[in-house]
Amino acid sequence: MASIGSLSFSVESAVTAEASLLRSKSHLRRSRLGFVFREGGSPYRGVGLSKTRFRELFGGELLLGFSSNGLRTHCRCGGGRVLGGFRVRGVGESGSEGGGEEEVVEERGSGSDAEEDALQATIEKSKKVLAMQKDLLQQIVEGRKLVSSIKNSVISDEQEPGIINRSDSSLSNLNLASSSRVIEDEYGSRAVAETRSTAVDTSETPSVGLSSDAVDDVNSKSPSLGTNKHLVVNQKKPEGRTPLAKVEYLDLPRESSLPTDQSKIMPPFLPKTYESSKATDVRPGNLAETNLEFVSNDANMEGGEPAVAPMEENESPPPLAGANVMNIILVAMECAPWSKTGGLGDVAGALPKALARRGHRVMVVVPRYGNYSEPQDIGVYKRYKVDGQDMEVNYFHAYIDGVDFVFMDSPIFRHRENDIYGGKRVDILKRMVLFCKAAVEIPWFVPCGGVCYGDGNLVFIANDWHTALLPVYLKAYYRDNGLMKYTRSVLVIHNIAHQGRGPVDDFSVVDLPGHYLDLFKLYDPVGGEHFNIFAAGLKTADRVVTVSHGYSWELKTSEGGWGLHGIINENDWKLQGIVNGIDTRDWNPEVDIHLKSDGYTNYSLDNFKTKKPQCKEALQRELGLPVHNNVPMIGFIGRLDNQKGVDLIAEAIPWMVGQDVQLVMLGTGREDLEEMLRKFESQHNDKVRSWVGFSVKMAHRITAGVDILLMPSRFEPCGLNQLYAMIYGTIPVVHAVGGLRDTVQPFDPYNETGFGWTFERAEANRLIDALGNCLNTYRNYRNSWEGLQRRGMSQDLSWDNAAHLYEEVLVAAKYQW
Ligand SMILES: Nc1ncnc2c1ncn2[C@@H]1O[C@H](COP(=O)(O)OP(=O)(O)O[C@H]2O[C@H](CO)[C@@H](O)[C@H](O)[C@H]2O)[C@@H](O)[C@H]1O
Repeated sequence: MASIGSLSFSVESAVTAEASLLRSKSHLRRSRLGFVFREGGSPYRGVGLSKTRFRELFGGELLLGFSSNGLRTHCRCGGGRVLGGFRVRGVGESGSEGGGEEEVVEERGSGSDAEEDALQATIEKSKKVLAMQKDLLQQIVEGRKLVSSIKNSVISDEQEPGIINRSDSSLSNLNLASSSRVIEDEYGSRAVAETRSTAVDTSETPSVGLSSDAVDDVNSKSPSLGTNKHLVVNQKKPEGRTPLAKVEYLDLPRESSLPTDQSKIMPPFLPKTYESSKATDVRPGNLAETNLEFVSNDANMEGGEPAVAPMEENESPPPLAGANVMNIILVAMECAPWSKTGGLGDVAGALPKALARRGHRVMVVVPRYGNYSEPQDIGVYKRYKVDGQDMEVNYFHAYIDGVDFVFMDSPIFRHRENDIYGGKRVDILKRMVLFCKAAVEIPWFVPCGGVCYGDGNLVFIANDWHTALLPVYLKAYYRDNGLMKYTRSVLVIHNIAHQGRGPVDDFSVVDLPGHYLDLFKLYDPVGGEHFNIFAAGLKTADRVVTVSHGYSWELKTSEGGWGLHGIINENDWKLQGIVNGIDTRDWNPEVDIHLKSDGYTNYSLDNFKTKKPQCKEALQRELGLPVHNNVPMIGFIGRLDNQKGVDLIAEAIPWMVGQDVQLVMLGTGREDLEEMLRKFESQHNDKVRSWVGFSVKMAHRITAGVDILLMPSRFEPCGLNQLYAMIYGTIPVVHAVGGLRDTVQPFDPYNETGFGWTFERAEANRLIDALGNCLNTYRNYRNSWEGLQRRGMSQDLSWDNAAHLYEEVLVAAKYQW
């Protein structure tokens, strides 16, 4: 059973009723709702009720109404599913609740007398509470009538407008206050922005949520294995912030109850359930499964309707994801704008936002390499053993654009922002082990907006070999032990060339039961028998995505699979290619912040003919190149390694410098290639500029300023720079491989279609041919050139399409057994 959300609300000052929405895990076969009530701090745990039972107990419509002094707090299940002034989406669809109508769906320890008593007591108390609510509702309705009659009489007296104000202030017993008062306290401006008004009697502020003892300044330390005592994580009070939720983990299993070989590797806790006594996160898309959301009650207030009246008319449209809303945790070793070495950082920064826009509750977990300004310490501390060494992590959180960004802090991550994947092999491995071990537990330990994600309806998205251990840990530590049975993992391949290879002895570092070794062992002619983390992740993940269709095909070939093609072919059924999108706020010439100074300018489809040349001029000036608008400017941006085909550019340079062109290259990576770039600049100083280093600003400016972008990659899983180029009216010339083939449709001069030039083989003369044709069009066919630009700029390359496709994969994983 998973508690997938909870909501605390006050009925009157003495009684706190907490309704926790529980849902059967058997989503496919049945889906029912249950409630847990808590009074005065003694919870009646785990009572699950079917619709029928609910109806019997609470009235015909499964209507559970609470109201105190005008605070609209009521539950209604089925149909519109309104819960306590919150709308509940995606739960208890009348269709999905079908199946049998057993009275008790899931009841922890069901059948015991004590629990039966507790159930009865709960029911009795609930009835009392309901009666009180009814009374209060009646009072409110009468109060409203009185108020509106006063108001009417005042408004009719137009000579005394001031009375209207007096009359308004006379509403003090029923005035408008924020139904998210508590949230406002906890989240400051963020929550205030999301607050909507509802009728609350401010003379008696409801006591919602945590008591102050929940903010004890106590570090949450890992309970030792074997305890079955309650673990209470009282979060450290972060400075200057109102503390977040108190989270309880109940009934930890004893070590001895686990299979011997697995108990050794069990994580330091195994939560059976959790409660958050302050379920106050009301952000849209939050709590994917319960999806609680504040609803404006104004209309009902004005209309003098009873507080428990249905609120359908006020509901905002359902999430794009519809009934598929999920809790999603994306884990990656880099995430723009905080950390980025390449395209993975861009994806981790943008895909989650697109998923959140579809209504999912989305978290990104990434190491905290530096002292970032937005994320706040949430005071959760945990310890993990990595290769026999105790390592502590704690978490920072920022809620941005609908996404919970969670930063894992630990000494081994600190100050690595310029060397994320650097260091000795075993040290790198330890970082990945710590990150994945801790990340898989985050849904239990890290409350975002006061509520942990839990394991209900949860899917992890791991990225590349660095996080490929996460699906393995999820299986070994949890699913093999009957825990997190319904949590799924999807592994995304951004680049198969990096696999986390090492000697078989490395297995001892990853802390898994012996029989897991086979998952990691791989033999290939290059590495011989070795330890391969990507291999284990690919086998273990429920689904595998790669970042283009072309690459998903290439991965299955011996040339493209880099030794993993066998495993990929075996797991073909779970592999899907989804072309990356781009962050259209970050990469958009209309608003690009890097084009706002130094002579650069923003531009759009409407004015690019005059404004883009202005960017070109600014770039030429900034780089100290001769300012000639008619000289075609060619750019290259990328990691300097074998993948990106820099050597092909090197071979083509003698031809290029014989043309009337300018070439600017931005990159960092292999030292020999960096040196080569420097050499080109010094040899052809009037035509070539080499910017060796990592500069996001220059990447944007080059993309806007140049006419042509070269991408001669030997392989390219997706490639983002060609997408950015097209949106900036810059024409790509690319090797037709992987995602480049998928995204750059070759120019057809007869039909005036296509976006750029492609060449079929990674050879310098092919590159020269394609570039020659491109330059010819630039010089002699200006209308065709403009058409290419317009078509490129007009594309919808946003993440929204890709997010939709990811969602299909996540749903497929969810329903996979
Ligand atoms: N020196 C520099 N200064 C500033 N910015 C620089 C830079 N060098 C590169 N960048 C930026 O890093 C990103 C590179 O993205 P890519 O998709 O081209 O390549 P990468 O190979 O890293 O990603 C892998 O993952 C991505 C995401 O899935 C796939 O698209 C890709 O094919 C795969 O190889 C772009 O945003 C680019 O502007």
